[in-house]
Amino acid sequence: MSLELHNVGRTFKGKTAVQNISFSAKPGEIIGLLGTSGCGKSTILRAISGLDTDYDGDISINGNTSKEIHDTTGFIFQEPRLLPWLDVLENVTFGLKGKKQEKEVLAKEYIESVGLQGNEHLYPRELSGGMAQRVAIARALVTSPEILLLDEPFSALDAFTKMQLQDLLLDVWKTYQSTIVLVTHDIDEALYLCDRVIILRGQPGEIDRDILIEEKRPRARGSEKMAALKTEILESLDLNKPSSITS
Ligand SMILES: Nc1ncnc2c1ncn2[C@@H]1O[C@H](COP(=O)(O)OP(=O)(O)OP(=O)(O)O)[C@@H](O)[C@H]1O
Repeated sequence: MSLELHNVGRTFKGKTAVQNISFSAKPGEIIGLLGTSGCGKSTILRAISGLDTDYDGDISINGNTSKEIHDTTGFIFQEPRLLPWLDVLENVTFGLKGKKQEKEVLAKEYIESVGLQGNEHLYPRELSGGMAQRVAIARALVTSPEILLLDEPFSALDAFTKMQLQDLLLDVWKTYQSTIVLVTHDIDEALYLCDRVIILRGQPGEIDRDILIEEKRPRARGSEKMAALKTEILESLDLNKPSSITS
């Protein structure tokens, strides 16, 4: 499903948070939004999802520019936001319409696709952070969203679990072919996962650069090419300077 933002801006109580945001995503493309804290990344995701409709400009999802919650989008947050009184299966079926048995068959397919088969009847308190985030991914995917919006989905996880879930995301993306917009602070993550990385800067946040990552997947983490792109991104964020702190 295609996505297009044209001159999107958002002002909160007279203060502009983001402005002049224009970019498009082709069906199945993975777009990264990268930028320092407060430049408006989450604000843009909320506008795309329709959770926030008070933005300026146009957002078109497959040609539809209406400002409403889009059921063609799925959202994954930094924390899993599972319902503690429901088990894994019930968390994934929650919000689905239809007969109980059909919902459960569908949910089990997605629970399996995130590697949690056999854990359907565990409660959120019985899950590790990585398992809980896998449930959140299954819950977002079960509605077959054509656009998946991820807001720093792996930033609360340890380094190993983070890498596992990045690979899992690529696996499910290959299977379900959603268009993905990923907000992240992690340059390595953006370079590993994305087809394009959009760099936002300033307050109000604006697009500074739109970098195409042409490297074929699977990508080698930390390859020379990736290191060169990382340096380029750090420089464009003014973060590649020697520290001025002396010992
Ligand atoms: N509901 C709101 N009411 C008022 N101001 C808001 C609201 N939501 C966001 N803002 C402001 O908009 C700006 C951008 O916030 P946003 O959360 O989108 O940034 P971000 O780039 O996602 O930040 P971070 O990387 O720290 O999560 C900030 O100055 C923030 O204070």
